[in-house]
Amino acid sequence: MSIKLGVPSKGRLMEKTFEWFGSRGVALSRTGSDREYAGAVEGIDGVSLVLLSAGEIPRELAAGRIHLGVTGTDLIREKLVRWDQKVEPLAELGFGHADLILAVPSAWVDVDTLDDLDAAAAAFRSVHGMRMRIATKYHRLVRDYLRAGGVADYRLVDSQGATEGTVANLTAEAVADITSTGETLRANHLKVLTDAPILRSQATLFRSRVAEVSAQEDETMATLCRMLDL
Ligand SMILES: Nc1ncnc2c1ncn2[C@@H]1O[C@H](COP(=O)(O)OP(=O)(O)OP(=O)(O)O)[C@@H](O)[C@H]1O
Ligand SMILES: O=P(O)(O)OC[C@H]1O[C@H](OP(=O)(O)OP(=O)(O)O)[C@H](O)[C@@H]1O
Repeated sequence: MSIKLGVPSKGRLMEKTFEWFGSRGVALSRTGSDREYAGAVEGIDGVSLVLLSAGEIPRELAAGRIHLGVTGTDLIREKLVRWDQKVEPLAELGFGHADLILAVPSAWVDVDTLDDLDAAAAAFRSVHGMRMRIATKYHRLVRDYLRAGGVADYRLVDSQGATEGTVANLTAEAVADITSTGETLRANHLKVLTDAPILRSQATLFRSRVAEVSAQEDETMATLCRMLDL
């Protein structure tokens, strides 16, 4: 059997992950046609590549179906309850930086901080007779953050993509989403609250704490960790 390494199957996250491993002597590649999700590992024996959606890597690590996985810290913390009991971060990879933030319409001139948002939420409820809606796919992280910040008068609306568009579409009053350049927020006339972000995320290599490892796999893992300077 081999050590299973889960890596994002497409886009910049996949390319940068391949570069990161490649520069350490572990060559990862996709094999077959452009659309076939098969991969190869060269430079070390006993490691197999599993190409997965970045969003599924946390669950695969927590189920022990892969031994190692690269994904964003945001996805690990959102998708795994008590994440630190299930996975161990081995290395921050220095790319895929993004902040999980709360943003409101730029036209809300009185709202710049979480305290302002709390006041606006209470006012919104008394004027509109319903709770202010915050669109996000990060339900757990946003709830925990707002609870800690003392904001209670809101309702989360699920948005799995194009979240910044929900305000113009009148399905939410505010959003909580990942941003890196801030361009998507600006283009959608939204501004970030000035408080610290909900989470600063980057691509990280995680080890499953639950995946079973044979003696031979344990040796392979040690060799791999040496090659990766871990
Ligand atoms: N604009 C961005 N800049 C940098 N990193 C980003 C950006 N948007 C998302 N990310 C990061 O990339 C990772 C993957 O995000 P995403 O949610 O798009 O993956 P996914 O759910 O696997 O996508 P898909 O379902 O399309 O395969 C996350 O950790 C996220 O923080
Ligand atoms: O700050 P920026 O550099 O503008 O990047 C932020 C955008 O990138 C991500 O979206 P993605 O492209 O992954 O699509 P999604 O909306 O489907 O999640 C994120 O959800 C933001 O929408």
